[in-house]
Amino acid sequence: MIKPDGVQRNLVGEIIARFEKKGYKLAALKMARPERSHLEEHYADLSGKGFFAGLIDYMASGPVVCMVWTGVNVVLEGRKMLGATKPSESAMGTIRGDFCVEVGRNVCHGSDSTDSAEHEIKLWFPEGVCEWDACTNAWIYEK
Ligand SMILES: Nc1ncnc2c1ncn2[C@@H]1O[C@H](COP(=O)(O)OP(=O)(O)OP(=O)(O)O)[C@@H](O)[C@H]1O
Repeated sequence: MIKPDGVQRNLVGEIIARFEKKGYKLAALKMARPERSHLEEHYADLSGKGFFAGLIDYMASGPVVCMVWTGVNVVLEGRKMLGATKPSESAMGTIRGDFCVEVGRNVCHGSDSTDSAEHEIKLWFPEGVCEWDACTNAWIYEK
């Protein structure tokens, strides 16, 4: 997901391009202005944290761009592409390392496991995702 700061800072194309160029396949994409209750459900595991209210304010401050990307090891590798949660610890070359400064404005979210990806896909795309065959597959995967 591209968070409100990523949208406002015109990073949507840059972030999508990184995933496309890596070789992952886009399965769903939409811009959304979620209700606070939806964001509270998304971040339910952080509800006990002191920064929770600020996190929900931040996430509700503008539209987000939600995406589903598919590919071998996409959850693990996608998190590497995002970089560490705190931009001060994110390697240069990662999205957060290259484009942000503070943890509370870290421009993107990525599911941290396949289980949480499945849960989050249901939460953000109840209508389902798009099944399609990419003609580039044979150039990205051996078989
Ligand atoms: N100390 C903090 N102060 C302010 N915001 C924070 C802090 N820690 C985390 N956050 C915010 O909460 C989000 C979720 O934190 P979490 O620990 O789940 O990290 P993450 O899984 O890397 O992030 P995300 O779920 O956004 O991909 C962070 O991306 C960040 O926007």
